[in-house]
Amino acid sequence: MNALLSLRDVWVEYGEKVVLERVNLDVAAHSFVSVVGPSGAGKSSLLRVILGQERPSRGSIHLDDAPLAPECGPDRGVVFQRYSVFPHLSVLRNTMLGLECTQAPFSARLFGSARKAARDEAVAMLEAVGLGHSLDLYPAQMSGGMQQRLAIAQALIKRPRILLLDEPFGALDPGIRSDMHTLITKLWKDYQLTIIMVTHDIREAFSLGTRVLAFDKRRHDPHAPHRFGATAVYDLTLDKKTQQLPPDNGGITLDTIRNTMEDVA
Ligand SMILES: Nc1ncnc2c1ncn2[C@@H]1O[C@H](COP(=O)(O)OP(=O)(O)OP(=O)(O)O)[C@@H](O)[C@H]1O
Repeated sequence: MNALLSLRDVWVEYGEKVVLERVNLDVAAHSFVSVVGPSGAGKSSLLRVILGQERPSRGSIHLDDAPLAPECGPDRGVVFQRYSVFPHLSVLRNTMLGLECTQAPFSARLFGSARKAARDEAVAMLEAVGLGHSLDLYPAQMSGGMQQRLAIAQALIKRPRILLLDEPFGALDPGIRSDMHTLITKLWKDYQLTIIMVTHDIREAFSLGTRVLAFDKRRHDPHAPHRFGATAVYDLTLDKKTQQLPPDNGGITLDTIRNTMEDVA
């Protein structure tokens, strides 16, 4: 595989607590990787080290064959479940800010033709996420679904090489969630995105992803639960044409993951 992102023998440890161990992963460009696993399995920790918010305790991460820059840059975009947008800025200003920070890192202000170009680009991106008529609204005036559309626009305006989604639709009602699934699938295709999405919803993982990774511990020490970390225990590439969706499920346990992976494989 010609990997866009490669993790080699990555470990994440907090003091004596091992959260992730021996994670080896190659992510191809334009893939949509869903990451599932029980609560506490280290899914968000995985996203944090890819994002550059934290450094792995061991191992290496390469993006486009170059070691990952230690700080989070415009090559990686992220959308969290909540609170990604700036409440004191309008929809348009929230979106333009990404371009202003990249093009004018000290002042975060653009002037003249550069400002007009940034405004036009932000308007086009907001139209792409369905917020073309909401440019002057503030986040408090918007629904949760609209705020997540804005968070996606904010992340995509910087044209990231890789887009990380941490439970992005987890707080939304089912109808809105389904609209967001349609939107993210369209954006993924239109912008040729590479996406890694953490989700607790196994159906969402399978319906959106081209590949599903399940994280869990391979080994347990009942006397010292912190001693071993999680890694990718299942790694399934999906054939979108023949794909069967798993039934709706409640919370994710290793059994639901195992059964689903075995049924769908
Ligand atoms: N800064 C930290 N210091 C110590 N322990 C941490 C720190 N950050 C995370 N952890 C621990 O690492 C483990 C994995 O956390 P993480 O949030 O990555 O799991 P998760 O799979 O995303 O969980 P969830 O599905 O509940 O969101 C948890 O036990 C958590 O308490």
